[in-house]
Amino acid sequence: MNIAIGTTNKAKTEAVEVIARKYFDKPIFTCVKAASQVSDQPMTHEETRLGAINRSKNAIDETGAQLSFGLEGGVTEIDGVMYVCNWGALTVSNGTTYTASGAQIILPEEIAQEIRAEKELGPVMEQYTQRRDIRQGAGAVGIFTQGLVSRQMMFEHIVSLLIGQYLFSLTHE
Ligand SMILES: O=P(O)(O)OP(=O)(O)OP(=O)(O)OC[C@H]1O[C@@H](n2cnc3c(O)ncnc32)[C@H](O)[C@@H]1O
Ligand SMILES: [Mg+2]
Repeated sequence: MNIAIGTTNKAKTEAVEVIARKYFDKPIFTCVKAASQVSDQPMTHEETRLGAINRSKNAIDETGAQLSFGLEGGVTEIDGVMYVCNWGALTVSNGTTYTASGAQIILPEEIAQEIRAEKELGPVMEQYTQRRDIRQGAGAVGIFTQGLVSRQMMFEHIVSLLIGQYLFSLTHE
């Protein structure tokens, strides 16, 4: 099974590979920097979800794979409180696209103010933690849960939700 992943971010590619290996026979993964066609810092659920969908569609177009995954992180606000949010999309070569959202967690106000000032969460997290490449490791979710839930773990859950929908469709068409 040829599987495309619309990113080279390790937290995302590892999440897809760990979960997909459980459900597909000898999967072959191709990672491509698929365009999200949304801003580098998605600011709503709608924008984050669209970024995931676009990545999955662009990745399958670029690779000709049988399945492709798009995973996108963003932020959203409720009553003036900012959350990091996460969305995933799985596109099948027949054109069907499944979507699912993942964990959301509150961002400290000092982080939120930086994002409202149009900075990207990735670099803001590096500044806040004085650690490099948080985005490919613990992630904001990992930092603010004291390591209990890493960004990869969070994306593994989304990938399971996507593959589950695909497997359900195979038995209920
Ligand atoms: O290479 P890609 O796939 O683009 O990976 P990315 O880390 O840039 O991730 P996204 O584009 O999906 O996320 C949009 C922005 O939000 C940041 N972001 C989202 N969730 C994050 C998290 O948990 N920790 C750190 N940065 C995060 C990310 O670094 C980007 O600056
Ligand atoms: Mg990005």
